[in-house]
Amino acid sequence: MKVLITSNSFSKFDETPRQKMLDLGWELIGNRYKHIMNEEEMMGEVNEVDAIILGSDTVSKKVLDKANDLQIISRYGVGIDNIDLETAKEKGIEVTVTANCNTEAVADYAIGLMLSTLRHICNVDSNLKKNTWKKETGLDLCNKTVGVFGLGAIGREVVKRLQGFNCKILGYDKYVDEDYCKNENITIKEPKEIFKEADIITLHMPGNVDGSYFISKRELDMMKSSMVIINTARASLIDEEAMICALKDKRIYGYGTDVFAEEPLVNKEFADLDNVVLSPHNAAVSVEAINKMSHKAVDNLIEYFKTK
Ligand SMILES: NC(=O)c1ccc[n+]([C@@H]2O[C@H](COP(=O)([O-])OP(=O)(O)OC[C@H]3O[C@@H](n4cnc5c(N)ncnc54)[C@H](O)[C@@H]3O)[C@@H](O)[C@H]2O)c1
Ligand SMILES: O=C(O)[C@H](O)COP(=O)(O)O
Repeated sequence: MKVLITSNSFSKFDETPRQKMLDLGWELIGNRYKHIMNEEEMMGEVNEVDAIILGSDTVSKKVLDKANDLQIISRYGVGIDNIDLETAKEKGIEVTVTANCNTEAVADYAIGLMLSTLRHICNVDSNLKKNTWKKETGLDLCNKTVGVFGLGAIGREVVKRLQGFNCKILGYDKYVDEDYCKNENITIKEPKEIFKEADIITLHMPGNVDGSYFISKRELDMMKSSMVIINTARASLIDEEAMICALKDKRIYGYGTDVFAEEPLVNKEFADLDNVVLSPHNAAVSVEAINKMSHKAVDNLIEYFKTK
């Protein structure tokens, strides 16, 4: 068994997951590149590989066509928009995720980005580090109306936290669980209504893979000028160019984001804006989440090969 590990944080704080595979006699090959691999690099690594423990690197059709021995992709994380699922299915390649392992880490982080964006915490911090004592007035989170898009694992943890801030929750999910929403006092609404009514929007649904945007200029134009948008989901949900225009024109109040259209690159125009908080796809990487994801990614492989 040959396993390609592309994620750099896998087994970083706990050797057990890596050791479990070594004890089984599996050969482990790592990401020599120490960055998100491009298609060519992935194509060069997947030959004779039986399994991949996959980070954010893209597994395209071309990559899968080179991976003749590949049986399973164990995604170290939950987003699978970086995998050509159709081709994987055609080739009978199993895809698993580390469900519920980074849920709390990302929910905490979404609230952190929300507070930082509303209260300009990153701006005042960087000013003070340059010896500039400058107060910046912001907006409260408590008592606000928050639109939560995607009421799955992370969305639900975010809802729990927002309830502690006495927020009114408007919710949207493509496969909505009405009982859950009723129990949690979440008002289910169509996206358009939420765009108009909410003070804050936070995204917790999968990324779009068809090139369409969930939020583009049309949606941004519907929002209050005091709107704060938080994105710890995927950049493909938002038209970045339209977002930058809206932020420049102060059409909305702020944007806190962990995700970008061309990771690891960041659109340079963001850097000139003081109403954004930028984070390098960092929401999932708490020590606790890394440990849970590392164990689960390996257990998913072991479970799969047990049945073979
Ligand atoms: N920034 C990060 O590091 C980070 C970490 C983990 C997850 N994520 C992103 O967050 C997303 C959510 O993660 P999760 O663990 O909560 O996943 P999940 O599968 O538990 O929840 C996703 C929810 O979105 C809903 N949904 C699916 N398609 C939708 C659509 N078109 N419109 C509205 N809702 C839709 C589903 O019904 C589900 O309830 C992931 O897909 C991933 O892209 C990012
Ligand atoms: O989908 C996820 O779980 C997160 O985006 C974290 O994974 P990544 O940083 O490896 O993309």
